[in-house]
Amino acid sequence: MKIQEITPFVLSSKERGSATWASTMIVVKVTTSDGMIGYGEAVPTLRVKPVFSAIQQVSKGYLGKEVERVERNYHEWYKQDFYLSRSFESATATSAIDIALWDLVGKELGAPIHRLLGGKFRDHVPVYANGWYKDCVTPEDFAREAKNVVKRGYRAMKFDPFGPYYDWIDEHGLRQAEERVKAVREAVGEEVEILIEHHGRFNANSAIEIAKRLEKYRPLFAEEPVHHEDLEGYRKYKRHSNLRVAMGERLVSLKETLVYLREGLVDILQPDLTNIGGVTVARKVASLAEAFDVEVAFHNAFGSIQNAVSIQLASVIPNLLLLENFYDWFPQWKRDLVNNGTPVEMGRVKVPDGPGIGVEVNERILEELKTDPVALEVVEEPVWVVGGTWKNY
Ligand SMILES: O=C(O)C(=O)C[C@H](O)[C@H](O)CO
Ligand SMILES: [Mg+2]
Repeated sequence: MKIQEITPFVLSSKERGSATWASTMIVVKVTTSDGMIGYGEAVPTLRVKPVFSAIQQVSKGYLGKEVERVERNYHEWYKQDFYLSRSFESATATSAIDIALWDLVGKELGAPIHRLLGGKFRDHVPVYANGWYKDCVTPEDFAREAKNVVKRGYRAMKFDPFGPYYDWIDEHGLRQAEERVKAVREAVGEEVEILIEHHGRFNANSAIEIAKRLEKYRPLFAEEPVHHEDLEGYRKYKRHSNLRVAMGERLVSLKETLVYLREGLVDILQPDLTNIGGVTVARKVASLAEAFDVEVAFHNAFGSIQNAVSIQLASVIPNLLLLENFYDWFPQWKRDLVNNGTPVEMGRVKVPDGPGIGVEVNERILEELKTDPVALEVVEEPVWVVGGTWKNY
């Protein structure tokens, strides 16, 4: 089959997500010469307009190519796009098209992606909750919502307890963060995993101080304790902290990933299929992590197509730790966008056996929700924050 048409869609609705970044989806629809349709998803955040136009440009490198030559198509674009490894927009556009091609190959062969990759290692994928702490500020807020997460059957949850602190955190900020983490630990008990999100925003000295304060609450990992590209900061943090490091959501290639693995800077790798290079590269990255005895917890923070394809790959790799999940905190329209959805039961998701990404996109809702790509306003609370958690500082 040939790639005949590649169409980007920006989806949003009145019902917003738990954060600005979570209130939009960028969907890629690939139509073949045989009339088959495959779907992928790209990263929105503050880049809706540039990603939309990147998809239009990257598509020129894929039109007319054989759908089934997925890896070759990726490398053909890599050859064309001089800056792919330096351009997040190009990386996410390429990733979204790659996911749609895997969806198409699965549909053509009547097989889910997990079968194309050698079969399920697990029938259910364990997940952790994110997005659950919107508008939480006091320790009591966090404890109350954490209890609700456990009531839904989750056995692991992630949250960012640091409010508007950035780069440097003082004693007041440390104490506030500790009170929130303590309240969550006391609310959920000793056997539920708590994961501390730093959103890659502290210098190493502050991140080390945070680790010393939070260690007694036994977090499963410290996510992005320092800035993504701060290799010296990661080296220093690993020398002085006892917490496991999770990172990887901003990686855009296999080679970039090797740097963190080779130096032992990461304990749990969190590649994101919608920017690391789709299924094609995420699979390689997971195998590379396996060689370094590093577990994988795919970053999965955007929409229901990313969620579906991440579940497919998470079901296949032996070194999966957990899959991030916003499903129960999606705006309803994201769940409605895919038929036969992927509900979370008792902290895990049953792996779909439908062809390709395993779920069907509801074309009517796709058409209803599509909107023009616009430049987002920049406000005090950045797009990457779970909404309402920077109040009252
Ligand atoms: O889900 C996570 O781990 C995040 O860090 C969410 C980020 O804020 C989001 O991906 C920013 O685009
Ligand atoms: Mg994160």
